[in-house]
Amino acid sequence: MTVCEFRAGLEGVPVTQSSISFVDGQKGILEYRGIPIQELAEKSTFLETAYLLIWKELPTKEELEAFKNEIRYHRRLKYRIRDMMKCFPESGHPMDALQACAAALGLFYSRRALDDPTYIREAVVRLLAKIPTMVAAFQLMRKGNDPVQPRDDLNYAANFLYMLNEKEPDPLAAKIFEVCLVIHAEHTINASTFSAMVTASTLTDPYAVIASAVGTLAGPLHGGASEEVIEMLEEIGSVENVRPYLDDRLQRKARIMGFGHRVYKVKDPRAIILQELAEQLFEKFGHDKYYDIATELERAVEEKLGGKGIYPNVDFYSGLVYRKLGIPTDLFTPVFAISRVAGWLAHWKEQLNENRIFRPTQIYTGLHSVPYVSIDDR
Ligand SMILES: CC(=O)SCCNC(=O)CCNC(=O)[C@H](O)C(C)(C)COP(=O)(O)OP(=O)(O)OC[C@H]1O[C@@H](n2cnc3c(N)ncnc32)[C@H](O)[C@@H]1OP(=O)(O)O
Ligand SMILES: O=C([O-])CC(=O)C(=O)O
Repeated sequence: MTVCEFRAGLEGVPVTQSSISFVDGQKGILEYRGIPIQELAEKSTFLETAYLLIWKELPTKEELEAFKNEIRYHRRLKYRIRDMMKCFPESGHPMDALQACAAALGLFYSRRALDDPTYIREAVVRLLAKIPTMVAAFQLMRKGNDPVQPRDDLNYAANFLYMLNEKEPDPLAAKIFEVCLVIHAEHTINASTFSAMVTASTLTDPYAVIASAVGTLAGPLHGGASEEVIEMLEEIGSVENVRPYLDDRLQRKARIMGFGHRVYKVKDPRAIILQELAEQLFEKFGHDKYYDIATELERAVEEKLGGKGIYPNVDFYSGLVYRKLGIPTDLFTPVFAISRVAGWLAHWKEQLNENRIFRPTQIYTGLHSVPYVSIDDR
């Protein structure tokens, strides 16, 4: 066995072979199953993209219809899950609520029949169908309202906005949200996907796999950055304050949220799409002054850090889009999770095909043969 050098954060270390997605971080290319992200953003829908990621090929009309029907049928939550959510503190973060609810699904459906394609399909359908309902239900319940039941006549994206905002969304808003779901669905071996794969490799149930990935996505260095970006733009407050703010942060060696990426050394192709979506929304629903702060910040960061390959990542413009869609700041990461479930499930399924438990090694830096000192002598 070859002994490899230690690489902090596993930078550049391949941990699997995968055909799900591809990123070229120098050229700013992202493909799902070989299809460029721009093409999927323009032509596909979230459920079609999820099908592509999980079952390797674009579905036929009949396959897509059957898949959509199954999802529609499973959107409702069990009343016991709703009752459990009622006990959550309203001040708790919705990602924690989502993680708990995703794990709780395992109480109802766990059989671990991982070699049974029917079990796999049912788990995929349940998770894709129920996670948006959980996010919307928690949002309404923490406001003291009853959750809104899903509507069968609305598609996946429109139905989520309807359940969240308690009114049918404008068609442009629904279309833009659909594109957001498509472009957030998958991104090679990011931290939450790796977490899903490690959990999957123990052959536990898919609800534990997704719960583990949700917990990982929540962190501010990963999906949680989108929430911090909006807080940062609010803190900056004006275009004039962008450069003094940036200089101060850089002097303190603090991170600029929504910038930088382990793989991309150019602007993230999804940030380019999200910026266009934000502009479309502003044209129809009115401008957001924080967008001007964001574009000025992008210019200033590029001047100071572009040479190090630090550009906007996917989390930089997403919050500005979500705000216009009526999504509160602390739901940005749960909304990311709604979409990323597709990628996590694709990796779960791929992992099961050639499974070997993840069990890396370490370089021990501690002591040896240390005598035990009794408590009275310490
Ligand atoms: C969906 C997603 O997960 S997208 C990423 C969302 N996360 C964020 O936006 C948080 C801000 N960004 C970051 O913290 C990082 O860029 C990460 C976590 C995304 C990637 O981290 P890594 O690949 O480990 O990069 P690393 O931390 O080694 O940084 C490399 C260099 O770039 C600098 N750098 C990286 N990101 C930033 C940033 N956002 N602001 C300022 N400097 C940065 C580092 O200080 C470091 O500089 P140095 O070499 O002079 O010490
Ligand atoms: O790939 C990464 O490390 C983070 C990211 O952009 C994503 O998960 O979408």
